[in-house]
Amino acid sequence: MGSWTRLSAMAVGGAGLGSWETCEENPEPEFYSDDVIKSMILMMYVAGTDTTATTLEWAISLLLNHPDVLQKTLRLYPTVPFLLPHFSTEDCTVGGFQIPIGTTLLVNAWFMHRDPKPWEEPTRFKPERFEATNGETDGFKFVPFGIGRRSCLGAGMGQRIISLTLGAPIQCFDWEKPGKEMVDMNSSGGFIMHEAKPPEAACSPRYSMTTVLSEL
Ligand code: HEM
Repeated sequence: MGSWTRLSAMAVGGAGLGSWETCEENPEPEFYSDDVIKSMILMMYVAGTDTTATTLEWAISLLLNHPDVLQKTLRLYPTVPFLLPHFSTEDCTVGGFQIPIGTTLLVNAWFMHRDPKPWEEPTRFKPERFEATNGETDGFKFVPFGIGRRSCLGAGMGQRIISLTLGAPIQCFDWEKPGKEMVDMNSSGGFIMHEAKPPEAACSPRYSMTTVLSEL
């Protein structure tokens, strides 16, 4: 495979900022104008907040529909379904296809995660699938954070935020759907895949946690 560069930071900053490797490519301080610094900070916020919050939203909905299970969200609902656009900086071959220089390539992670060839019963919510892999990428079939040198640099942080943010409310409260209907799991279109209708939930403090909660 040839070398790739990222388009998104250029779109964000409008300053021709390629991405994080810019620091190595441009060690001169003059390169770091206010626009370049602002676009780098903005990129961290854009990449790090909506992705994590949206994954949490999907996980909470799955928990409400399946109170006994807690995983699988990133396979069924990858929040960046086409990853980020990649751009070929030289002629190369991807999966047997000849890609000319200057081509924009999108990776359909949503489809890969529901492809019946590598996944048995792809749409079934079966968290035990990941027991053997310890939640890792399992080759190239599970790529919610992309893969390789341009994959998500906040993957570890994102997963820790999700575990912590989900863990505390689950430990302290009992959760249930307000009615009998299943939570609507339809998604909106868009670069970040949100839920079409945000979930509603009712919670009450667990008896064993009332002392802890009353001291907060
Ligand atoms: C659940 C949360 C998150 C998800 C699902 C997610 C997903 C992704 C995906 C799919 C990509 C593109 C990979 C590719 O195209 O190959 C990406 C890139 C990136 N992510 Fe995340 N992300 C998350 C959290 C975060 C956090 C917390 C940060 C920073 C604190 C972050 C920073 C970045 C950056 C800077 C890039 C661009 C990397 C590059 O261009 O080399 N992400 N993320």
